[in-house]
Amino acid sequence: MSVDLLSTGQLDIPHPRRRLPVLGDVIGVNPRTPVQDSMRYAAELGPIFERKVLGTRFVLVSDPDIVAELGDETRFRKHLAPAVAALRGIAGDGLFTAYSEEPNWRRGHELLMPAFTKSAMRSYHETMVDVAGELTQHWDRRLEPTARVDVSTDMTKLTLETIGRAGFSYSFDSFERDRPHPFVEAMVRALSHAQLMASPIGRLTLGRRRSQHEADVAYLAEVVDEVIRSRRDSSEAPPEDLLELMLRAERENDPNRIDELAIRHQVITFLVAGHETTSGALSFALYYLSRHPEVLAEAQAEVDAVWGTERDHRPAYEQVAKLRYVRRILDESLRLWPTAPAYAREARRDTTLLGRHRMSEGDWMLVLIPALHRNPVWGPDPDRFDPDRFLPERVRTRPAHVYKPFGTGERACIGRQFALHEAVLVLGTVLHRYDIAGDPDYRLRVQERLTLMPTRFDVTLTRRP
Ligand code: HEM
Repeated sequence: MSVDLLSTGQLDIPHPRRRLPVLGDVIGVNPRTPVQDSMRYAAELGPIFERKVLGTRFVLVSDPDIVAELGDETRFRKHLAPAVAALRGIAGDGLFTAYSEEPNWRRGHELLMPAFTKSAMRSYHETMVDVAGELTQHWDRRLEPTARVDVSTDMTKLTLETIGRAGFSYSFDSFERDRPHPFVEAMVRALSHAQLMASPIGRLTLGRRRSQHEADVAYLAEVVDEVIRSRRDSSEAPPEDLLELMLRAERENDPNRIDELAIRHQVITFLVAGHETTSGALSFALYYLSRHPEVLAEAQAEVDAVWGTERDHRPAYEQVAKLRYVRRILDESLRLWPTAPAYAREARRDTTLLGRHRMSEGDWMLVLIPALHRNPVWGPDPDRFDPDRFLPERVRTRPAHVYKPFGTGERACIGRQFALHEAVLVLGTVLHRYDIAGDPDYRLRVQERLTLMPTRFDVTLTRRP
């Protein structure tokens, strides 16, 4: 059901000034940058506004009080925004794209949740260190004595390799390839396709890309089937990973077992959700580090203090969470560019928002996370990069629900601890080993493909003594 608050007069929501009859709010917007267009609207129109294109209506919110209410699980639940619903052709009722009432959501959640507790991260640590080591070997081979590297491409190699191995004991041989694995290319096209499908104007631009999309969907399924097949064919004792949790439940007739197709949907969900957003988060963090030498120096001093100055040091599990400043850099990067930039919430039944505005059952809104993260509650200069915003004493003074990079409630990100451990470990590894410098002329360009990613962003690396 679409949001109909405006037509019922329940909520007086501003909309862009230059609205055209029939077409709606199409002037000055681009179906390839819906988030950045919406961020501009939020700055102009305030913390709740409406966008309408060819009769399709979106309500976008970034007001902390509204976001807090939408987080009330008794009254609201996850809504599949059009761009997420468009991914159902790839990920079906996998965790990310399932409707909350679908039985496979609860089963998948119960089955896989134990693999994502904070303490479960210990079991992924060695794999994460191995893959970070492959990244540094890949970079070291290119030093003469400096090397210029394409950050997003290499971060994507790293995160795909990590989730492939940690989750499914499967290697994409990411660092042995000159080009990204075709899985990544097909996935990026499929995500961009879903984003265009969500926009009535975007749909008009799809044209011949539809057949490419069908080929991409088939290819992604093929890769996943190969991951599952290689496990089933293996004569070795199965490793304890996400795939084994699902296959064992099937073998042992566990009440939460899911069938073959649902396993495929979960594998593809984790391969995609488990690397694309973390790669973006790492890339934005490295962008800000390359722009802020004082932050870089402080972070390097922290890593040296915790890990020592032996540059080949292999960090222990406990030495990752001790990088408190590095973690603040990551938190602040995810504040400015939350790489999964929106989530949608719908009313479970008729309700009243902020005690004033009636919403009918099924009415939904999009939380525009980058705008929430720039709300005045963050201070007078919310665009400024300042990791110390995340000092514990400053976090305590802010209201709850102003920081939501991992979504909300029971449908919040299951991989949060995984992403945080991996990202802090990788940033620590990079900062420990290299000095990094960005091109001073580079202007941040953010590519939107459902997720956010800096593009054409290189850094120059030099080995630290
Ligand atoms: C910095 C990295 C990450 C960010 C910013 C992020 C963000 C998010 C957000 C905002 C949601 C909620 C979406 C919604 O409500 O519609 C979500 C859900 C999800 N994320 Fe993440 N994520 C990250 C990393 C990961 C990783 C590493 C994994 C897996 C290893 C993962 C797996 C998932 C899954 C499966 C869901 C759906 C959960 C459910 O509905 O039950 N994410 N993520």
